[in-house]
Amino acid sequence: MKSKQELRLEYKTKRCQLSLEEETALNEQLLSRFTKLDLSGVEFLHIFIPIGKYHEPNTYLIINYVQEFFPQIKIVVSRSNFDDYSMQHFILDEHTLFEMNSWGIPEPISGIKVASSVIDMIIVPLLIFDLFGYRVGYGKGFYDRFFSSCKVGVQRVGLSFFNPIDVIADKNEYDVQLTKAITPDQIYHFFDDK
Ligand SMILES: Nc1nc2c(c(=O)[nH]1)N(C=O)[C@@H](CNc1ccc(C(=O)N[C@@H](CCC(=O)O)C(=O)O)cc1)CN2
Ligand SMILES: Nc1ncnc2c1ncn2[C@@H]1O[C@H](COP(=O)(O)OP(=O)(O)OP(=O)(O)O)[C@@H](O)[C@H]1O
Repeated sequence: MKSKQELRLEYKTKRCQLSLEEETALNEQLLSRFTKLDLSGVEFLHIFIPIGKYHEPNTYLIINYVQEFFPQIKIVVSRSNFDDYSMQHFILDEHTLFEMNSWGIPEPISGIKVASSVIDMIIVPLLIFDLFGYRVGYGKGFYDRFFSSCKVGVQRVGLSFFNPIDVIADKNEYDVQLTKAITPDQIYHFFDDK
């Protein structure tokens, strides 16, 4: 069993080793899997803007798809506060302006704020996840804090280029399981998934 620390290093490296062709193909497969999700009942969809230098999944493909085929869904993006590891949420629309923060994350700098309690589905960044739906992120706990402020039943959908490992060795009391995870090969459904 590997620790979060070991897995972070391993999967950061694996992502950086993908060729451009491999990454492009994996991103297209992720989009194709995403289109199989049931989005009925989703009014507010939270999504992350990819950090280019870390080769995160290209969520712009998903954003474009949702904007085209589900124009009624409001897409929500966040600013991160690295002082208290909280996030502030904004509706993404044609007026949203982005600015690169000092961590290389493009973030909205203005717009309509929304409370985390209205969000129905969250597309979750991760480095790797396990067969129980636990995830390893960059290790600041942003998403675990965010999840704990959301409504019960919020869908937490991980996006991963890689298949899950069996089990993450060191979980903590704050870790919140994903309800689903999308990989290029399949969609995983976890414990409380409907
Ligand atoms: N696209 C995206 N946005 C996101 C996240 C994410 O994983 N992906 N986050 C998910 O939580 C939060 C930001 N979390 C982050 C945490 C640490 C670092 C970072 O650069 N950490 C290292 C340096 C990089 C390295 O380890 O090589 C550091 O602490 O120095 C960046 C983002 C909120 N927004
Ligand atoms: N709701 C919370 N309240 C207080 N501390 C928290 C909360 N959630 C997580 N933490 C703390 O944040 C730290 C990072 O957590 P963890 O290692 O699970 O990060 P991660 O899930 O890999 O990262 P991220 O969520 O940023 O992608 C841990 O020390 C954890 O105790």
